[in-house]
Amino acid sequence: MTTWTSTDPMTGAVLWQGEDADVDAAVSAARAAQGAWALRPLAERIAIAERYAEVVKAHAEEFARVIASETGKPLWEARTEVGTVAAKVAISITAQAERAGERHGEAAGVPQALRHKPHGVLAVLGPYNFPAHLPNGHIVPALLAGNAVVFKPSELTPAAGAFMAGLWVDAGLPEGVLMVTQGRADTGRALAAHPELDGLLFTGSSNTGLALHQAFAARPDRILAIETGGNNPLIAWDIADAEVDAAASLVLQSAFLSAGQRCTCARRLIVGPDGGALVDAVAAISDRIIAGGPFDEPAPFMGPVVDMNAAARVEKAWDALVAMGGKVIRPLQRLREGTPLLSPAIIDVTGLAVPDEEIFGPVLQVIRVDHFDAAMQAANATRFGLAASLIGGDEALYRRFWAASRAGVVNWNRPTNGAASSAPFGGVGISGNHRPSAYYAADYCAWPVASLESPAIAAAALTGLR
Ligand SMILES: NC(=O)c1ccc[n+]([C@@H]2O[C@H](COP(=O)([O-])OP(=O)(O)OC[C@H]3O[C@@H](n4cnc5c(N)ncnc54)[C@H](O)[C@@H]3O)[C@@H](O)[C@H]2O)c1
Ligand SMILES: O=CCC[C@H](NC(=O)CCC(=O)O)C(=O)O
Repeated sequence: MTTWTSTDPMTGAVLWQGEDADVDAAVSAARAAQGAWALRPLAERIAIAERYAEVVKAHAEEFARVIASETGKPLWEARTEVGTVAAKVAISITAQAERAGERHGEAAGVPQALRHKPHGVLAVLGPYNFPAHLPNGHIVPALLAGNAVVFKPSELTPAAGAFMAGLWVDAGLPEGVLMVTQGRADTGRALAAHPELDGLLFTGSSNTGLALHQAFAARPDRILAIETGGNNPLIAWDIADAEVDAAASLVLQSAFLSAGQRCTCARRLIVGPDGGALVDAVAAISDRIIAGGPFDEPAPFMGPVVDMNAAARVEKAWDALVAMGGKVIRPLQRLREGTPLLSPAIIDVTGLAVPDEEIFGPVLQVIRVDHFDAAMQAANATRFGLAASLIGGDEALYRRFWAASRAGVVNWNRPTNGAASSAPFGGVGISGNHRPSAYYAADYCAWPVASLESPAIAAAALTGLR
C-alpha cells in the first residue's frame, strides 16, 4: 500500500497522511453493527444525532479551521459550512418524520400501516468542495433511518472527513455504525463494487456519477443516489439602471463564491441587447474581489481552487475558450506563484459553440442574445440541469422562466447558489439521478413497507367459488 497525503493548497503543508483503508474490513464492521443500530428505538437514534449537533457546535472553530486549511476556502465560509453541518440534524429529523415516518389509515375497512425500513449498509462518497456539509447531508439521514454507513471522504479532504466522523464518536455513536474508509478513486470503486453493500449515496462530478451508475446497472436491488455538477445559466433581463449594481452583486455571488467551486455556481450569464451595462458592472465589481488564503486579513471573498491540478484544469478550459475566439473581459490569472489562487475571469462567448462542460472554478461565460426566447434556449442548451436563476423581469417573465427551465433549483432575483437544506436539492439531466438530497434525503435512506393489518382473522370475501 502506498502512503498519500493531503496538503494545504496555499502553503503546501501536509495536513493528513495515510494509506488506503481496507474496504472489506470497513463494510464487515458496518454490517456487524447495523442490525443492533436499526433495532434501537428511533428516539435513541435521534438523541445521538442531536448530541452530535451539540458536539459539532462545541468544536466549531477547530472544525472550521480544518476545513479552511484543507480546501483553501475562507475561514468565514468554513464557519458557515460547520453551521450547516450542525443545522442539518434538526432538518433531517423533521424530514424523516414527514417523508419516512409511520402513518396509519384504513383501506376498504382494513387498518393500513405505512412504515419504513433502512437499507442496511450504505456507502457515502463525498466531494472536496464541501468536505463536511455534503457527506453529512447523506450521513445524518442515513443513520437516523437505521443504516450503518461506510464513508469515503474525498482524497483531497481526508482530514475534514476524519474530523467529522470523530465528532460522531464523541456523540456516542456505537462502534461500527459509521466507518471511515480513506482512499482515492480506487477505494471508491472497490466500495461501489462490494457485494455486501446495500446502496451508495454520492456527491461529486458527473463523470464519476456516470461511472457509478454504470457500476450499479446490473444491481437494481441496491439504492444509488447521485448528486453531481452543473453548467448553470443565469439570465439577466430588463434590469433598470437603478438596479444594475444590485444585479451585478447577485451575478458575482453566483459565479465566484467559493472560487466557483460550488455545483450551483453560475457558469453562463445570458443577457439581452440592453445587458451591456450589467456586464460592465459585473466586471467592475469583480475587480474588487479579494482573493487570498483562508486566514488572510482582510478576509478574502474567495480562496484558491483546491489544488494545482484543479487550477490547471480550469486554465486548460479557459485557454480553449480563448482559442475558440472568446473575447476576454477579465483574464484568468494565477495570483500567487506556486499556488492555485486564481483571479475571477469573465469571457464573452456569444455565437461560439463552447463545450457543454462544468468549469469548476472562477470562470464566467457571457452570452448575448436578442430576445427572451433565445435566452431561454441558451439557458437550456446543456446536458446538465442543476440550478438556474432569472435576475430582473416581472412576475409574468419569471413564470415563463420557471416553466421553461430544466433545473432542480430555479430562482428569481437570487443567486444560483446558496440553496436551503430545508428544501429538496438535486438536478435533472446529468446533474443527478432523480434522487434529490437535503430535505428529500430521507426518501432514499429507507424503503417504504405498506401493511394491511387485521388484529383478528376474518374470512375473505371470495367471488366465484362453487
Ligand atoms: N450536486 C451536488 O450536490 C454537488 C455538490 C458538491 C459538488 N458537486 C460536484 O462535485 C464535483 C467536485 O467534487 P470532486 O472533484 O471531489 O468529485 P469527484 O467525482 O472527482 O470525487 C467525488 C468522490 O468520488 C470518488 N471517486 C472518484 N472516481 C470514482 C470512481 N470511478 N468510482 C467511485 N468513486 C470515485 C472520489 O474519490 C471522491 O470521494 C463538481 O463536479 C461539483 O459540481 C455536486
Ligand atoms: O456544491 C454544491 C452544493 C452547493 C450548495 N447547495 C447546498 O448546500 C444544498 C443544500 C443541502 O445539500 O443541504 C449551494 O447551493 O450553494
